[in-house]
Amino acid sequence: MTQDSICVFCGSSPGKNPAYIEAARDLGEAIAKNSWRLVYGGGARGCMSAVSQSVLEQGGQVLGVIPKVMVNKPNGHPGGPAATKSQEGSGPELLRPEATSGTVETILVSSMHERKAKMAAESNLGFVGLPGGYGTFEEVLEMVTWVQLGIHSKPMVLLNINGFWSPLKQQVDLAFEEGFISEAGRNLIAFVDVSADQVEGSGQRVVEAVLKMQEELAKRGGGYWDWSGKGASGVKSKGAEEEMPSSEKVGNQVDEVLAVEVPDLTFSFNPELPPALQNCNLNLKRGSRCLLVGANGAGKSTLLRLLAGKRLCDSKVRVFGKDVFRESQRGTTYLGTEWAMNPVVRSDIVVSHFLDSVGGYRHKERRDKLLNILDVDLDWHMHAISDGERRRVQLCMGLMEPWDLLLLDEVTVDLDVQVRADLLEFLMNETIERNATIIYATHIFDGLQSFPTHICHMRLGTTLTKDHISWPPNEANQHLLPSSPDENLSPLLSVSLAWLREDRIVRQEEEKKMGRKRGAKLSTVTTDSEKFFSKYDYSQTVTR
Ligand SMILES: Nc1ncnc2c1ncn2[C@@H]1O[C@H](COP(=O)(O)OP(=O)(O)OP(=O)(O)O)[C@@H](O)[C@H]1O
Repeated sequence: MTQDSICVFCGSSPGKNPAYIEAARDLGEAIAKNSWRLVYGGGARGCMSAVSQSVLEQGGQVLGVIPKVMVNKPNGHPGGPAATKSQEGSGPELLRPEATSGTVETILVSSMHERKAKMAAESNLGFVGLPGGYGTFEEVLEMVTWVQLGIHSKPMVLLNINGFWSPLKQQVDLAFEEGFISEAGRNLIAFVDVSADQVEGSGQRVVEAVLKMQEELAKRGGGYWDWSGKGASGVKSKGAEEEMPSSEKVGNQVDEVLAVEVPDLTFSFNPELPPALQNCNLNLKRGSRCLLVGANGAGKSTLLRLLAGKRLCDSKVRVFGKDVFRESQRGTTYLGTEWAMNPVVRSDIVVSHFLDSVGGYRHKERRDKLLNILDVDLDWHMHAISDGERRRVQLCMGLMEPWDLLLLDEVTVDLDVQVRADLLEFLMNETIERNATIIYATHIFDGLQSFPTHICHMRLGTTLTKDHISWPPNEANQHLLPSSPDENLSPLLSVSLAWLREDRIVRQEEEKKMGRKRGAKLSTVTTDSEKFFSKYDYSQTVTR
């Protein structure tokens, strides 16, 4: 789901002046009223929670991006399976998404660098800085540096409450006077001056400053360097703007840009573990419907999550020509099973409010079509429906905004057969009518025979062919499929079953080389745990 998004950098402490929290709340209100999504550092205290809680109370959408190490004990932060809170900062404010009608999504990242890159990528509108400490200073200045370098062209607006940011303003002026910052560079930060006793309405002034600065930056025409990778040296030549192709020319080239490009991707969750993905290749044109086929643990979900930009990976992976992690992926929708685990979607929210809170009112026609296909009752309460019904709401929510790339990870598994068939028909039409692209990982092949245009076989973290296989198979790739199909099964199920049988044999051989074996272990030695549990076998006292 994509929505216009603004990133707010601020302290995870409340600060000494109550005006800081008040201003953060006023800004949150303005963000939600403008139907913008808030992207923030994911903290559950101080100014961070004030701005996010305020967006949520207005029924808005919040995305928190937080390094794993900062997510810990239960109480407040929505990052973990149970609510968890951030270790940083202190103060009385706690994030309580369950008490609001808004929605929170949290992305866990490995490092502060990843956090910053992700926050930047998710925020198409720009950045706002509220008072904060070193972390806030660093984030504000790096995002401004990126404008100067030409990495992005997004506004930075600082809410200057009681002169908090005035020393920075003076520093910028001094650097300009001393010849370190150019005249144009001097204007890369907009300051909105507010006195502590007149905070009300300052959020809307910030919103207006962001919009104004966007217009100014659009006239400015980029930064020092060309980061597109197209220029040989990367240095922007004089008059580079004039050399840029016109939008009509770009329009003609659109079909040449692949929807998905995965060249030799290798990825590890942890440097000490073997890679979860190794030498994966996948190239898909717009309009493709690609089925990922592979056993449990083959790497399908990992690949989909990387394509959704949920984890930092090799920067050669592209979706519509863009770096999946560092550049905003507007138009990509990822639907995975983990959504249903989020406590917010199991709280007492009425479905109609829930859908409107993520922009349902903006896509009324599509929303209504999906409500009919998925047979959803707008009066359902999210905490009082079945898993399959909750899944239908998720699908309606995820699909109502038009997407260019849809990444589906097993989310049709709990739908009844009729709803699943109608949904698949809807998805097929979307790819035909709108030239949209789908990658679908599933273990259920029933009714899928005519769905894919391509299939991709994954085994032990790798794709088995350099390129996907067209489906139904053509002469050129027939030899890549198992040779003796089972006539009793549909061709797709027959191919998949043969692949999975082969995969198991290969996997067993690989595991044998490493001295590992699944299934029952034959051993004559009694382990310590066996001895212990035979003495204290509580199952004997438990009523089953
Ligand atoms: N968070 C994680 N940390 C470490 N390893 C992981 C993590 N998540 C997955 N893996 C490993 O990565 C490999 C690929 O997992 P992945 O979830 O992508 O498989 P999959 O093909 O989607 O499986 P399934 O069909 O069961 O959903 C597995 O070996 C798994 O153990």
